[in-house]
Amino acid sequence: MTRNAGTGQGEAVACTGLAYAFGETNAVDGLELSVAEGEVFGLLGPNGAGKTTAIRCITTLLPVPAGMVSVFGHDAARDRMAVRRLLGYVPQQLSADSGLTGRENIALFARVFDVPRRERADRVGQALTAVGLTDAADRLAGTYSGGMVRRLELAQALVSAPRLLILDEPTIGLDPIARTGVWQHINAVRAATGMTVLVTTHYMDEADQYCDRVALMHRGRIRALGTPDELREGLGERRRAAGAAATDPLPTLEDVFRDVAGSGLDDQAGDFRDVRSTRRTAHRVG
Ligand SMILES: Nc1ncnc2c1ncn2[C@@H]1O[C@H](COP(=O)(O)OP(=O)(O)OP(=O)(O)O)[C@@H](O)[C@H]1O
Repeated sequence: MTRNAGTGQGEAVACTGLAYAFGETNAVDGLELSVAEGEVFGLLGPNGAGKTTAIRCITTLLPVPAGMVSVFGHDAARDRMAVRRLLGYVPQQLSADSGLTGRENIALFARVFDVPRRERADRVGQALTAVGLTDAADRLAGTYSGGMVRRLELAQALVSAPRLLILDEPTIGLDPIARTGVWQHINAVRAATGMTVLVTTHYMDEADQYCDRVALMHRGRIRALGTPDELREGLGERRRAAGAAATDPLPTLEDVFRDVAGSGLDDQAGDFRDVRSTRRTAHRVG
């Protein structure tokens, strides 16, 4: 476990009044978000909360029709290339080519992200080492396990040495050992480089264990924000004020989110570990 909140000085990501609609659906609805340089920040929430849409605005893959997004002080609407140069992005969808080797996949990203030609081979080798894929580097990605594919995608995002790594559901559908492996590699790179990490996840236990701060997003907005301990203790206090026994166990993060989102959580999304997640991954690595 690594917890080094805000080891840098500045703000890595700032969203102010960010709004994005698909037709009548307000996917992101006045989002206020501030991620400190050097922290691991978890954006949590049920299916349809607006996490992916917000992430796509931050990565400049979607425009910013209302409000403002900045990444290390660069306006995502006006200075898209400056923002793109600073970040690595691991999307939910498959981004590795099964017909290329691991090394070739990473080399492709090195070219796309303009890593200088003379540095490419070294940087690809470093990225393979960082995710523990050196031995499998020259095998086709199509032969990799789900966990290896995810680590390959992580290496693709790391090859440009980003200051900000954005991961959309990095461990979805993986078994617990593979999930731990992905996080160990993320944390090792972060410890070595001071990179900021913004991650979306449905897994409350991961958010609790690996994130310095978490925000619960529901219906396009942040509904709760703090360290996992602060959020749990806050709900514990509210429950005690409402008559719960002091000896009651501390609430879980999932309790906090059910408390914040209320009944709408069940209506809209079922459980946090919605089956849809697993299906997406089956498609992704299949
Ligand atoms: N391309 C699209 N066209 C129309 N509606 C969309 C599109 N993408 C997302 N939406 C809608 O916008 C809302 C927010 O979706 P988004 O994918 O951002 O949520 P999310 O929190 O990332 O959910 P998930 O955990 O399922 O990925 C949802 O109501 C979704 O149906």
